[in-house]
Amino acid sequence: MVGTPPLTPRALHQRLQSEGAGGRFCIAYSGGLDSTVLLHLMSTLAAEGVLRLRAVHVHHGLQPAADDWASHCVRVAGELGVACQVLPVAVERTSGEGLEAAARRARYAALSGVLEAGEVLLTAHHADDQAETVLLHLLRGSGPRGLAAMRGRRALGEHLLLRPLLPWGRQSLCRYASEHRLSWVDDPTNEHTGHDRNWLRHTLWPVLTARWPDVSDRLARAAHEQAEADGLLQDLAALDLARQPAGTGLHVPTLAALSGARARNLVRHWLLQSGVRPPPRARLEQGLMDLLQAGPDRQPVLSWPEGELRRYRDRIFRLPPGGPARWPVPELPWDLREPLVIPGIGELRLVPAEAGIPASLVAAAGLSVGPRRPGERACLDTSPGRRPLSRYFQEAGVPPWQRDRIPVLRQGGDIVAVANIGTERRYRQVPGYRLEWRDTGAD
Ligand SMILES: Nc1ncnc2c1ncn2[C@@H]1O[C@H](COP(=O)(O)OP(=O)(O)OP(=O)(O)O)[C@@H](O)[C@H]1O
Repeated sequence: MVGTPPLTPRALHQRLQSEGAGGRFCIAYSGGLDSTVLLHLMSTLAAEGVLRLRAVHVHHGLQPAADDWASHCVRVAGELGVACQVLPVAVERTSGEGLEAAARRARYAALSGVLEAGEVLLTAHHADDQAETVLLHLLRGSGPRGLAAMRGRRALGEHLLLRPLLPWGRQSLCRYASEHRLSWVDDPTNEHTGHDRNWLRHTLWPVLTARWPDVSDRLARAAHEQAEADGLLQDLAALDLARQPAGTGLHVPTLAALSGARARNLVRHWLLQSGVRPPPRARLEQGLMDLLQAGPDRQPVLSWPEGELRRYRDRIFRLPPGGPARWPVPELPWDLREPLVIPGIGELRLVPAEAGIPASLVAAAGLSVGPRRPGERACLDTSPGRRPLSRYFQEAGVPPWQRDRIPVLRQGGDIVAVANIGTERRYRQVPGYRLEWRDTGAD
């Protein structure tokens, strides 16, 4: 790129320092040219004592040569004085997302799983990878977030991922590799022009560079502009989110008062915040309109492979794909002494209340929690008779999909209390305790 210094260990070190990275790094080392160059540069810095370094090679087991690549990586890293861990992963071939995407997902999950606290992961993406990504996203019809392409830094779970070679192009890396007589492995699938990225690299790229030799720079500038625009859109979404009235989910009237584009921007931001990839544009446009315009008697759902949005009354909730998980077993023993965590469902604890469960029940025998049972009735408020639990849920505004998840406390089969709703009259005492329930399957 214009103004980029020659590729040297010093220039790389400056770049890492400008990112504020600490002194411990782990290289995602495929054995290909790009990560071999990165490994060599970094090993020079490690040998000078400037930083600490190790490498990890992910063994996808997808190609006949995979074992040889792993041995090659361990040997080359060892010659450079760097320990290299080989991580075997099982790639899900039937996930429907395509083999390449499944391999990538497995790779990043494995890499983030082995990082130690404070260690920064480095990948060897460079300026030409970036330019290809911009073009691929453009041809996919992406908006500013996609066209911003790869960021120099991003979060990887609890850790940090840096791409320190982004300012340098493929030519610089090739020059470095030949000057230092590096050896690397070539993945034969990189030649398959059936893959969009390879077709772009081998067929379109020579045509583009013949006409515009600085095409990588131009596309990097475009990506930078898009990243800035995307940042502004996120600022706007954060402002709109802060204006939402308190409560779970999104408040429909406040959302509906925004323009369509601004409401979609807010929903996208809200989903990304919880790590969910938003639906494709057309799906979101139509689906959000349905959610906002539904009559009070309807409960529309917008579903896509990564999640679901459901409306109930004046709120929109986000749920995992296929809806929330079901209770793991019909009843769980619980003696009330410690908070109870039910994985994928929620967390239950006992908190002091004006009136409620008597202290004498804490640690009593025969207590258990489970979901409601068909036709169950109880007296959970001041009204005289026993009423169906569904009536209490309706009155409390509990969305239908949460009703089979709210824990019911029983002793020997009799209802003692229903979390977040109330305590059965026969058990109620002043003062007492109530059951506080936080559903972790939707918000
Ligand atoms: N098998 C592997 N083991 C460790 N690191 C790898 C492996 N494959 C790729 N990487 C890392 O990921 C970088 C990008 O590799 P590549 O371009 O093949 O992946 P991609 O899937 O196109 O990119 P991305 O992973 O960002 O989506 C490499 O430079 C290397 O740092």
